[in-house]
This record gives sequence, structure tokens and C-alpha cells, in this order.
Amino acid sequence: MTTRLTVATGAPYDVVIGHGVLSELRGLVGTDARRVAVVHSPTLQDRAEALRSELTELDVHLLEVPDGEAAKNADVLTSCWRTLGEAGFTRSDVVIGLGGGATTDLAGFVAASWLRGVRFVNLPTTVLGMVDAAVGGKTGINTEAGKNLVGAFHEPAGVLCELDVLATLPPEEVRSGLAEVAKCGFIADPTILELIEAAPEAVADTASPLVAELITKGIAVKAAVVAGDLKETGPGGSVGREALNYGHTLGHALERVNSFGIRHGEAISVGMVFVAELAHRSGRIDADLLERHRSVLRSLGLPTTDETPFDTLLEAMRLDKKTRGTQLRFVVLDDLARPAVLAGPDDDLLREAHAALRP
Ligand SMILES: NC(=O)c1ccc[n+]([C@@H]2O[C@H](COP(=O)([O-])OP(=O)(O)OC[C@H]3O[C@@H](n4cnc5c(N)ncnc54)[C@H](O)[C@@H]3O)[C@@H](O)[C@H]2O)c1
Ligand SMILES: O=C(O)C(=O)C[C@@H](O)[C@H](O)[C@H](O)COP(=O)(O)O
Ligand SMILES: [Zn+2]
Repeated sequence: MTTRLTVATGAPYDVVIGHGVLSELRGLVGTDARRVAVVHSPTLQDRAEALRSELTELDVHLLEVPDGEAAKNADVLTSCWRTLGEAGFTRSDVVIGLGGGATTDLAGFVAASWLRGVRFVNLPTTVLGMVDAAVGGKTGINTEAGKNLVGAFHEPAGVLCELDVLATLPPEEVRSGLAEVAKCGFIADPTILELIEAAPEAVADTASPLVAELITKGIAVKAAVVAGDLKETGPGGSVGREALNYGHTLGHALERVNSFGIRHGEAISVGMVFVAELAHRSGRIDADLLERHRSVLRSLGLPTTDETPFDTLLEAMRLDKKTRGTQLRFVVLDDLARPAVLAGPDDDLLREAHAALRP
């Protein structure tokens, strides 16, 4: 079965989820293109080669970039620009991102920055990429100072989630992606949490209809949030797109202090327990909802504890994109599926919430 969800922004596009969906790639590339750059990680080399058969009559350039987070830096970006320049990429040519979220974040930024923006198409190959990174137009790279600090909003022309590719995804990467799915459950769609709670072991089988359903539900949440607030401006004082940053203030700091040696979903899992502690300690959510965070995330095999010295994390959190001036801002819940922003909490409250994460 193929599912098609539309991301209803100013330039609407579809996210197609199913088996055999790459047959739509040629149509998405469009008729004006002569050249296509496939930005891919080394693990996806065979699949990148295989795309040539979908892109006949086009000049296809395979741009292999380092695996995972090592792709999201200025040196790799520069090398991609060099290749596009040498190959003569024009404004009618197309960039394709094939890989996990790190690869599609980089590929999207290559597309956003080349000639001030060319068409791009995302072919995510991880659960996390499908459910989150490939959808919504946030593209970018890391700097020494932190995660995703340089980037642009640049929406794809379409996203094809070929479920067959998940067969080779290691279990720990599946779990990492499910952290973002659980996030969607907490901030917007509790039926996601109910599905996980009913069969936590079954979610390890990426060929199962359950995983397809969870991916689809996660994408539906992301698409709806992004459609309401593409550039994260919080229209009418609403939480808007920042809701998708649930767990990310501490999560990104953990990634940074671990030199990006921790998976994104694992860091976000710990970050969600942290903000649940913050919300509970400031009287917003009850003990049951706090405990539900720990139980859902643990049942997925995700980490919920942390022993990093708090001051190191506090320093790293100051460069979060939600910070305004010196005021840290956290996405919390007022209740299940009711995200809100907690602005400028006391350092003592933050310290106590973090202390509650000790194993
Ligand atoms: N732009 C956004 O809105 C957004 C949203 C969420 C996360 N992100 C970013 O996404 C990144 C995390 O993405 P990720 O979890 O996909 O990590 P990743 O891109 O690092 O991929 C994880 C690992 O899986 C491997 N892999 C990918 N597809 C595979 C497959 N089909 N079979 C076998 N191995 C495969 C990769 O080579 C890599 O080693 C982070 O940089 C995060 O900041 C961005
Ligand atoms: O799409 C969004 O908006 C998100 O916040 C989704 C996050 O899961 C994702 O990790 C995103 O890259 C974080 O964005 P950032 O602006 O905090 O870098
Ligand atoms: Zn994320």
C-alpha cells in the first residue's frame, strides 16, 4: 500500500510512503533538468548507483559524502559546491538527498545555497529521516560551536519514503528514529504512544505494518506542524513549529558535548525526559505523564538517564536557536499533546530536573 501525505505550505509537496515509490523520482526531478547530483553516504552507494536507471537521459553525478554527522560540516559542503561548479550545475538542475537525516540535511543545504537555491528531492533511508529530517525544509550543517547552527529553510519538491530500504538499517538506528516518532506522540498524537505501548517489541520489525503506520503517523504530525509555521515564527503567539523541538534543547547539547558521538534520537530521548521533569516540577504535568515518558522511551530501548556535568550542558544549551538574548526557552507540555514554551526557568530548576536523570 502507498500512502501520500501533502505538506501544505506555500509550495505544497507530497511525501509518499510505501514499497516501489522510487518510480515517482523521474517525475519529481521534472522535465527542465539536465543534471542531477545524488548526495549520498558511503553505505548507500549501491542504491545511489541504482538510481541511474530511474534517471535515464540525465547527467547523473554521485556525490559520496562522509557517513552520518561527519557530513554536516563546512568542508564537505565546500567539496559539494566544487563538484557542482565543475559539472556546470545550473538553476534548472536538481539535487537529490539519499540517506539518513545527516545526509539529507547536508544535501538540502547544498541545494539551498547553490545559485541561491535549486530544486531538491529527498529520498530518506532511515526511520528518523522519513519521519522527520526529510520533511519540512530545515537544512543545514553543524559548526564547532554547536548543532545545526548554519542552514536555511529550503523545501524539497517531494519526499519518497521507500520502506524496502529499512531492511538493512541497524536496530539501534531504528530505535533512534522511533524517538522522534514518540516525540510526535507526546506533542500531538497520543495514538502513537498507544500503538507503542500495545506492542513495544513489534516496533523493531521494520517490515511490519505497525512500523509503516508509526512512520505515517509521525510524518502526518510533522506535515501539519510545518504547514502551520514553516519558518518557526510562532504565528499569533502560538508554539508553532518550535513544538517539534521537544527534547532538543538538552538533546542538541548532549550531541555537542559528546562531539556528535551519540545518536540524535538517543540524545532527544534523554532531552524529552528532562523537559518532562521540568514540566512536572513547574506544576504543568502530573507524575503519570512524567512516568509515561520514561516507560515509552525505555520500552523502545532508548536512554532516559544522563550523568554529564550539568554546567557543561548549560553552556552548550545557551546557543540553542530558541534562546532569545540570555533567556533559555524550552518546549514543555501543559498536558499530553499540549505543547507550550517555558521561557527563562531558574538555573536551580534546570539543575534539579537534570539531577533527576541520574541513573
Ligand atoms: N532537518 C530536520 O528537520 C531534521 C529532523 C530530525 C533530525 N535531523 C538531523 O538528522 C540527523 C540524524 O539522522 P539519522 O538518524 O537518519 O542519522 P544518519 O543520517 O547519521 O544515519 C544513521 C546511520 O545509518 C546509516 N544508514 C542510513 N540509511 C541506511 C540504510 N537504509 N541501511 C543501513 N544503514 C543506513 C547511515 O550511513 C548512518 O551510519 C541529525 O543530524 C539530526 O540533526 C534533521
Ligand atoms: O523540524 C523541526 O522544526 C524540528 O525541530 C525537528 C527536529 O527533530 C530536528 O532535529 C531539527 O533539525 C532541529 O532543528 P533546530 O532548528 O533545533 O536545529
Ligand atoms: Zn530531531
